[in-house]
Amino acid sequence: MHALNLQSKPLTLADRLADLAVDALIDEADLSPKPALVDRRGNGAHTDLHLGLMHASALSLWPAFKEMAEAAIQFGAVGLPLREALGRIGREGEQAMLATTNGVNTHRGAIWALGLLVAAAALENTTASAVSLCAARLALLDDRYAPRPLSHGAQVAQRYGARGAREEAQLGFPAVLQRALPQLKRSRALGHGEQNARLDALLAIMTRLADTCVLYRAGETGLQTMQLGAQAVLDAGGSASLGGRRRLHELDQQLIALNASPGGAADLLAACLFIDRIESGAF
Ligand SMILES: CC(C)(COP(=O)(O)OP(=O)(O)OC[C@H]1O[C@@H](n2cnc3c(N)ncnc32)[C@H](O[C@H]2O[C@H](COP(=O)(O)OP(=O)(O)OP(=O)(O)O)[C@@H](O)[C@H]2O)[C@@H]1O)[C@@H](O)C(=O)NCCC(=O)NCCS
Ligand SMILES: Nc1ncnc2[nH]cnc12
Repeated sequence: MHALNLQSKPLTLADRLADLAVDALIDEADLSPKPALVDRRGNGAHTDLHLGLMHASALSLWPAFKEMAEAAIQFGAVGLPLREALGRIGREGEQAMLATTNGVNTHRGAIWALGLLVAAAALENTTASAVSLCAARLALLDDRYAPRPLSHGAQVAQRYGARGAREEAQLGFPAVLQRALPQLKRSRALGHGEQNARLDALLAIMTRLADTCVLYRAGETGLQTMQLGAQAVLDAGGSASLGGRRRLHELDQQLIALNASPGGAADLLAACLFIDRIESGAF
């Protein structure tokens, strides 16, 4: 069942893509146990976030995702007019999110990643590679109206050289295409169950991602702990195995102790779930 649409009139493509994006965010938030992230068990490394807020934030973004899909359909091709329309809608979506969460940043990175992917999918792309390539072409265009704040990501880029969310999109979401989706499919094929397969996909992202949220909060020690710890869970058999679960619990404790929240990895898991559903035709 979809998050918002209860009306009986036929859904447009933009409605369905917005539903899928919001569903992906809610599925990501609900997935448990995620290391140091907000989930059904608690708030992970966060003091200002909780599951209800993540759900409310996801729902507040539905109109922005729908408008992004409509803009893509209207412009009909990748180009600066569409890129700048997406930037404007994304910034307005961010304001709606902040109004809902009382100023807490819940889904900034997700608006970026899913916004680009929704627009790419609306341009009649149905395979994972076509959607991600199209999203990358959009991300490579420079939005002349984008403000250049000294964001956490920008500060981390200065300090460590990590280019974070922008580069991930410009490269066509390698964390999703090369790691999360293949792991999701592998774990499903092994019969590990959907929740474990999604956890394994998140861990696969965490093994390599330069998550600027982790770098900002916990520096290179935090990032190394995240990457090595995620690899150790997968090496021990993944989330469906007893050894993997033990290592997952250890990783959760270690990241919380370091105040390291892999918020960027969480956004990319939502991106993975979105692309997976587009590819399966289940919308
Ligand atoms: C291009 C933008 C994404 C801006 O990027 P930039 O790096 O400059 O900005 P940040 O504000 O730091 O946001 C980037 C968010 O992206 C997520 N992320 C981090 N690393 C990666 C990565 N390697 N790959 C992909 N995604 C990544 C992450 O989002 C999650 O963490 C958020 C919490 O982060 P933060 O605010 O730092 O929170 P805390 O540490 O908790 O802060 P305190 O409250 O404790 O102080 C959470 O929201 C998750 O979503 C990064 O935060 C883009 O935003 C942009 O340009 N937007 C303009 C509008 C636009 O063009 N839109 C296009 C529409 S399609
Ligand atoms: N589940 C989650 N916990 C904390 N930050 C996040 N950003 C996106 N999803 C998140």
